[in-house]
Amino acid sequence: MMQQIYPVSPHSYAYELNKDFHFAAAHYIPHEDAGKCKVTHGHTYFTNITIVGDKLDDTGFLVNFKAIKNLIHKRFDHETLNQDPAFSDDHAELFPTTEVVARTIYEIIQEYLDTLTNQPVCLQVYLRETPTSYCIYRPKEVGK
Ligand SMILES: Nc1nc2c(c(=O)[nH]1)N=C([C@H](O)[C@H](O)COP(=O)(O)OP(=O)(O)OP(=O)(O)O)CN2
Ligand SMILES: [Zn+2]
Repeated sequence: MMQQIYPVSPHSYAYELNKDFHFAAAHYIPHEDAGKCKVTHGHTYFTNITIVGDKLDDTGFLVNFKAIKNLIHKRFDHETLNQDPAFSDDHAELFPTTEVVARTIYEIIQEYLDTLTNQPVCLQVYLRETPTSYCIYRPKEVGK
């Protein structure tokens, strides 16, 4: 596993947790301008999730690392992203591009974090699609 520090916007939360994991998935980009990416192909996606907060839960966790990985890995690993209800071939905002997958991972994780009493917040999702291509999604209202 890579051991690396990723760029994170400055924030004033007391705790910052980062979780790295991989998942393998197929996708295609359903647009004529996508070139070879129109054809179904696969990636081993690498993800780094950054979660921040000021309070720990009863176990002394900001959030359980395992829960964060499971939310995404169980759903997307060895799947075709275009078939997941989070994505659609009908709207560019929902095509499974690196940008949209990163945003979707954020949405799934933040929805879970919103159920926790200590109210952690997902600050960013770093998603690497290939050795030379990655996207960082940061929700605009967080870290201000
Ligand atoms: N802004 C985006 N551009 C591209 C995306 C994307 O999701 N967002 N996706 C692709 C392709 O799906 C492909 O998976 C990645 O493309 P690319 O980085 O060009 O991959 P290569 O290995 O061919 O790149 P090298 O420059 O040869 O390393 C395309 N664009
Ligand atoms: Zn691709």
